[in-house]
Amino acid sequence: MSDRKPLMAGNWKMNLNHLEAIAHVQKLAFGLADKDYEAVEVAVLPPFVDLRSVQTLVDGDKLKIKYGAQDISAHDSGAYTGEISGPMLAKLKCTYAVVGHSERRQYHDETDELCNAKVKAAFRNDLTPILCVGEGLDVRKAGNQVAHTLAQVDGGLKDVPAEQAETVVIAYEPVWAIGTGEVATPEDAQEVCGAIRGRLAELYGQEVADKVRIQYGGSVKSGNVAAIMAQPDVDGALIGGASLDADEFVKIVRFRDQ
Ligand SMILES: O=C(CO)COP(=O)(O)O
Repeated sequence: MSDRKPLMAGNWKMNLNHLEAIAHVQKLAFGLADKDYEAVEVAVLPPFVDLRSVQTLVDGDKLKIKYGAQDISAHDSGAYTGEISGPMLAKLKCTYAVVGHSERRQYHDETDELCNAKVKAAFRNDLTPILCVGEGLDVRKAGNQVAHTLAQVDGGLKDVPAEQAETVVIAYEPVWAIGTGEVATPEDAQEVCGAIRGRLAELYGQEVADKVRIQYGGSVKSGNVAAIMAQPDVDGALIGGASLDADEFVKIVRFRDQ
């Protein structure tokens, strides 16, 4: 058995302004306060413009909730209009930076090569990358989900040394299950998450592979999270839509109570 701490992370995507963010995090803090939830790590991934507000609240009230950004520039500074750098996120005491979310791969043409540069930018700035991988519907229909996803893992982690790789979070998010209500079965999730761990073992050895947290993402809700979390290689969830409802997100975090 592993001692990997489950990570439940809410990806707000392009929702909630900085005032709404404060109210939302306060609700989460209230919902998680009466019990010791140290056994589960909770994180929120708000839009960039909310991060300062979230930081102030988390710092001021000493909340155990962690936070991070939904993207990170591959560069640390310079003439890159509209980009947000690793040093800026580190200064805001972010823990995480999402890299290669399927929406960025799809709408912003992010390649594995760029994701690899972003993973390295995160590590360079003491941030933990949450590297998102996963296949689209065509690939799934052709039965190539494992090969496709492992190629993204290889590309995203190219030349990343073992001492960094063991701290990465990998989020397996089948694109056909994102925001569609279509959930991968627990067995579908385990098939690919298990294969990801197997590839990490090939690349870095079993000891490193056993430390890496692998999340599932795609239409996770309080009603399906427990079955997904029961899979041996699923160590958490990356939650989109359901993370915008504070009560629902709290229920997801408390999946062990169900
Ligand atoms: O993309 C996701 C999280 O990053 C999943 O989104 P949904 O939970 O809305 O399907």
